[in-house]
Amino acid sequence: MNDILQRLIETLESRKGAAADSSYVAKLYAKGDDAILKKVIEEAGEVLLAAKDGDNAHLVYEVADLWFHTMVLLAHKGLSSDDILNELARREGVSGITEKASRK
Ligand SMILES: N=c1c2ncn([C@@H]3O[C@H](COP(=O)(O)OP(=O)(O)OP(=O)(O)O)[C@@H](O)[C@H]3O)c2ncn1[C@@H]1O[C@H](COP(=O)(O)O)[C@@H](O)[C@H]1O
Repeated sequence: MNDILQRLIETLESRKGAAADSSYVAKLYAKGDDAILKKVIEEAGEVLLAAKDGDNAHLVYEVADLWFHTMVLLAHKGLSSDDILNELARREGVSGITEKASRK
């Protein structure tokens, strides 16, 4: 896996024992599922707006925010990007998935 993803996974794990007021991620963990999910939805909305304003640098910035918050959600649930990469790998060559996607 990409080094930055691996380092971020480790940082997200290390925040689990941290005091809520010591960092942004520790605060989100302390607030719980609903607060994390609210950030994911909020960032997804910002991705939508950025995709429509034609500024690709803005889009990259907002997708990074969305990606980061989904990683916080996964970590909070005891999962990580490894689980997503494994799922994507599993789909490679699975009959029906690409067929279904091409119908959209
Ligand atoms: N990659 C990120 C990252 N991307 C975005 N953000 C934060 O996500 C928030 C984005 O939400 P908004 O744009 O709505 O800004 P906001 O108004 O400050 O957010 P809210 O307080 O309203 O939730 C901002 O506070 C950003 O600082 C991040 N915060 C942390 N990281 C990584 O996580 C690591 C651990 O962070 P801490 O727990 O803060 O040490 C850091 O070293 C970074 O590598």
